[in-house]
Amino acid sequence: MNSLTPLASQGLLDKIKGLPATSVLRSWERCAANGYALHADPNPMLQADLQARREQHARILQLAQPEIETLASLVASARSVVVLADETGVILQEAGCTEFLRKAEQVALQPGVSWAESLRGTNAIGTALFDAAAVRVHGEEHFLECNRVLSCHAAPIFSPRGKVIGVLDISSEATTLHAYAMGLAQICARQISNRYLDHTDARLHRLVFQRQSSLLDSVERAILLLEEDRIVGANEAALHLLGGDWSLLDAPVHDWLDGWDRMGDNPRPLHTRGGTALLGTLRPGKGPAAARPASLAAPDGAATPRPARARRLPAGAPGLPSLADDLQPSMRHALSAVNAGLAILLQGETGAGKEIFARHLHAQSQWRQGPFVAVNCGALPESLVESELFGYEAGAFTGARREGSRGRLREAHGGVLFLDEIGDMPLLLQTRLLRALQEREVQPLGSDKRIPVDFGLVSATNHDLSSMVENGAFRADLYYRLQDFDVRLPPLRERRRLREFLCQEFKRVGGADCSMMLADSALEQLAGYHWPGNYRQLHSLLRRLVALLPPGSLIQADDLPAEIRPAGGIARPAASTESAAAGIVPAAAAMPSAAGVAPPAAGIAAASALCPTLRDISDQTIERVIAESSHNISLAARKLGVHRSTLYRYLGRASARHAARRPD
Ligand SMILES: Nc1ncnc2c1ncn2[C@@H]1O[C@H](COP(=O)(O)OP(=O)(O)OP(=O)(O)O)[C@@H](O)[C@H]1O
Repeated sequence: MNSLTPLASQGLLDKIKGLPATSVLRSWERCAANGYALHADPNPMLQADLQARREQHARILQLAQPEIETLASLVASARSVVVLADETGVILQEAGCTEFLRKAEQVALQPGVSWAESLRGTNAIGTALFDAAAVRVHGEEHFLECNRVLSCHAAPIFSPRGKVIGVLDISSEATTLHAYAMGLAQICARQISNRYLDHTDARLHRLVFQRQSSLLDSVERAILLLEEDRIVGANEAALHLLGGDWSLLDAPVHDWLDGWDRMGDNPRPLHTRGGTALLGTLRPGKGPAAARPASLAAPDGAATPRPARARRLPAGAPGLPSLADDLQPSMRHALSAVNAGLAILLQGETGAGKEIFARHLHAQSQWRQGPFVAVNCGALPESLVESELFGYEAGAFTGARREGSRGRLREAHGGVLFLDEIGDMPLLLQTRLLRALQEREVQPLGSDKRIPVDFGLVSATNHDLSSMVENGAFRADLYYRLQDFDVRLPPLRERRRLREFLCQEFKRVGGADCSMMLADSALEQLAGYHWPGNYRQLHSLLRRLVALLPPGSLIQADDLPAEIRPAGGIARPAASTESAAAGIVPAAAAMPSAAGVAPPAAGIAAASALCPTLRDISDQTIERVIAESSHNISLAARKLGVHRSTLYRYLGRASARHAARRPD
């Protein structure tokens, strides 16, 4: 161990003292005042110890992987490296320019070495950890002389409760100052912190807000995690916009924001207590959120939770996809109708969201405390429809359950009965159903008792019931009984702001988790397709894309299945304003949005110029892993975390692309 006294750098301290107070200056003063025993030449920890440490920090390593991989390729060409350190300053991972990695080792900038300020003096990793803030430490600003060959830019990564859980750093030689590096490190650290929030307990509600709607999808989006109406997690952007600090955790959200309880899936206005106008969305948590979720039970040993308050989330149906804005007026009218005892008939193509609409209706209606009982009238064998709907007495027929059955109409008592595919109900049964609905009584099979029932009635069909009535395939009296109030669910292709919705759904089904994006060309095709299977077909396709393409892909039109693409190739349009607003970027700008961050002006432009497409990065990563696996495809697929057949398919497509690019 080589210990240096701070006095060795007294001259520089004097020089720096003339400058305005900065985190570097304050760090120098700490180094001078505290008599740290500094290590100029520390030994890295043993491989086994480093491995154990990496295992302990598996979470942050996993959260940071997309950024480390993207940055490694990006900064390598600028002879730089990207470094991930844990909350104590120990370097867990380093990647980038191979030549500079070797040089960095000479000053112990390598995995298994701690760069805590108390061990290595003023340096970007240690000082960012100390201040919990981003910092650049360039050349001579390093306290230890040996480290002055470095130019380092570090930004802290936060847990949802404000604890610094690590640092992301971009380092290079001090002979060049990379103006873009500070902004890039900050953006990526924020992206990782946001990913931590996104992956925290799905039962919590997520309130996302910003000054403009175009920023709601950007890395600068402010996020609050809510348990009931209490703030249990946040990011730095939220603290900044609210003008608060981490002490806002565990406070009721209405102490900070007005109008938060009117939020839904589409951006709506809200205000800070200081009157700043914002736009926000609210994604309700999935499942019961009454109990404080274990994952946020003061994980950092932070504040003791206060008991949950009685105020509940705004009306809606947590866990259900939200309805298009255009459907809100129909929903309001249907609600009044069902609450007034009228029967609702939903008509629309298959997969257009009739059941989802019915569930929303139930969740907001006067019947919401009761059950939602769905009966698929088309799927029941004719011989069973009657017993299924009306129930039966014990021993009513051979094969009947000994204890009898209440039947679906009685089960729906106090709630909503949803008769799906009503157009497929056999004619004979239509008569019995009509009687039960008119009299609001059911008579179970084998019984002479009539039992009163009361429920909200919603039916759905993708047939044209009125022409069925004309053809005699559906009883006119039942038709009029079912359609006191008629709602037509428009097909997906008619949805307004379809491109924006497609991006949002792609993220929701897993695209965001895998850092995948839809390129403008793909979006163009998806928005122009006629979607006969509507939402159901869309989700199946989006899930397939996420499952089959490698993480990090920028999905192009030619990645889409043949049925989506028109014959004769694709014209590739320029990025439109709408797609930009929806978070879609053309390949050349496939880096996180820099909006709102304050890196040096040249930073992002420089980053974009250096930035390869995500597809190039995927190709390079896959090729590297295959080479490292000695061309054993099964092994490479295991390392990449995809199925072997996926990798073969990917290789097939990649070689077709290469062949197409090759000049004749
Ligand atoms: N507004 C929406 N946003 C996102 N997803 C939706 C929306 N509406 C429906 N979906 C999804 O589409 C799928 C089909 O929806 P749903 O079952 O409500 O359609 P349907 O019209 O009842 O279909 P069918 O007539 O075939 O029974 C479901 O997986 C549902 O989650």
